[in-house]
Amino acid sequence: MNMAEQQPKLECGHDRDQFNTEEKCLKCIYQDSIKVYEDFFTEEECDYIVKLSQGSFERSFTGGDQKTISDIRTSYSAFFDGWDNKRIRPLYDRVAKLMKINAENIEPFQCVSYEDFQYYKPHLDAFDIEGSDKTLMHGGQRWGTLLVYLTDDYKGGETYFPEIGYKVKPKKGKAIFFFNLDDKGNRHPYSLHTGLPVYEGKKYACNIWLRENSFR
Ligand SMILES: O=C(O)CCC(=O)C(=O)O
Ligand SMILES: [Fe+2]
Repeated sequence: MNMAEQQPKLECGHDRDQFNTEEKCLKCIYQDSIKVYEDFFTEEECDYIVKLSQGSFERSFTGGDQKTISDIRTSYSAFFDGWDNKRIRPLYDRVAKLMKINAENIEPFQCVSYEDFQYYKPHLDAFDIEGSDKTLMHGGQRWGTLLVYLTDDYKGGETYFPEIGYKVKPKKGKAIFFFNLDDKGNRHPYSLHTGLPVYEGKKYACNIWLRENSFR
């Protein structure tokens, strides 16, 4: 009997021998750790965030300094704090409760919009420690990302994780959560993700980044 017969394939279809783990391959473990929360924000909450962000949108930045404009990211972004807004503050508290963290460790929400084939190419949300000293000094790493879809009346615009082959179809109010760091605190390669181009209509989503330390 050869090894392949002795060792049945893993449920996920991968070869057991290919990986060092007994149970599952690392990719599958990571895929399992992308959590999906339906109706995390209500329709009214989604609409309110979109309304509140109008007028603050500017071309999205990238890079450790978060000041670089490049064709990696052609979308528009609006940072809106809302910490003192009585309709927004409960959303920070909802995130904190779900993630079992202090609300102070959440970055100000960032609303992003895409239309006319705008996209965000594959990237990691955690900062490259090279050249991010200032950014990291204020709040530490972005260890986790919660992304909430605020609209769904457009075509394209899925969030795709190329390393694990996992695609999320946006739905208004739905949130996805994923870890950005591995056990050693390094940027996790499987957290690589992309906002695919929107080719009809306009997409709005809200980035909620979770920091190691207080951001306030
Ligand atoms: O729009 C998306 O689906 C992803 C957005 C994203 O990854 C980001 O803004 O960091
Ligand atoms: Fe991202």
